[in-house]
Amino acid sequence: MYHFIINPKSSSGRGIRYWWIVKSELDRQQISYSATFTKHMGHATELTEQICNENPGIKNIVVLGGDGTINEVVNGIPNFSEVLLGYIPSGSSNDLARSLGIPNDPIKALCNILKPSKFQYLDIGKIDFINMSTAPRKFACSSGMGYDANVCMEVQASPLKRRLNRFGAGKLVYIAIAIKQLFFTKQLNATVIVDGVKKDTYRKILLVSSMIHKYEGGGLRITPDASPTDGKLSICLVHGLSKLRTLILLPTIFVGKHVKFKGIETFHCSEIEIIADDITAVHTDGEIPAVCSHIKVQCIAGQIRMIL
Ligand SMILES: Nc1ncnc2c1ncn2[C@@H]1O[C@H](COP(=O)(O)OP(=O)(O)OP(=O)(O)O)[C@@H](O)[C@H]1O
Repeated sequence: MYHFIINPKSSSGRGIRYWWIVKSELDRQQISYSATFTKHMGHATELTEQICNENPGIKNIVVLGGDGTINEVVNGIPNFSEVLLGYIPSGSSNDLARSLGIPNDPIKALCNILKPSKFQYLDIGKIDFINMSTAPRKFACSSGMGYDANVCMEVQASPLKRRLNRFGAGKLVYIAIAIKQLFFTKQLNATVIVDGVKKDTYRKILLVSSMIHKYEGGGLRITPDASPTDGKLSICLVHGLSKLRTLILLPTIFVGKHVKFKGIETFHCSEIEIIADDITAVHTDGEIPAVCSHIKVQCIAGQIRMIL
């Protein structure tokens, strides 16, 4: 029995279109399944909790949606050892699918789930918002503080993205907002503590991304050497760069070459704490759970058992 959680609105309606394709194949193969549509933000978390509570033993949960829906599902799993997670990407960014090599074609993705070639235990991240009432949040792919989170926040609010997504051109909005936010994001000073030891106090931080996988923002290779099975976060810390220099370096992120330049540090760790001198947005898998100044991010090794 497969429990499908579907975000019909992912990528401006691609979710529902993909579901009809997947459903007809499931029916054709006479596969036993349940299917529930998400209706609002946070609903995928509630549905996951419900599926896990109502079905004893191992559950096959299949997510059809974008990275945001995967994030909500990961935050609803009470006991990872009882869940096998399948994924059919239908979002606009699909960074998790890109990193794992999950096909964009819904039928191919479904066939992989029905006849898995392998299962893999993947790390997840967990973020605590210090001195805030916001509950800790898990993430499957990426989290970030500063610039990347500001881009996510503005993209989410953009009605233009929803319209352009229908023509497969939502990425244009990302690029436009990414350039705009380079000039609007306030650079912060922050103390960074890595695995319990103070690394440094940095001036003019643009962003600190804590990554499980390589990609965020729809294919930006933020941490090219990230591995979801090494039990570590891959960090990208950008600091002390002028806006013009950052603009010039921005295209190099698409191929992961930005890491060679001064002012862009990448490293691995189990835990990172960032204490900034002002509040800024924080994202987890492209969604914004908080605007704050002090976070602690951890890697929890080998949590999700993913069908690949
Ligand atoms: N029925 C719904 N109507 C509106 N919003 C919804 C609905 N169901 C879920 N959502 C919200 O949509 C958000 C984004 O969805 P999702 O990440 O699946 O797609 P996306 O943003 O197009 O893809 P990506 O994250 O890969 O860019 C989720 O965080 C969720 O809260």
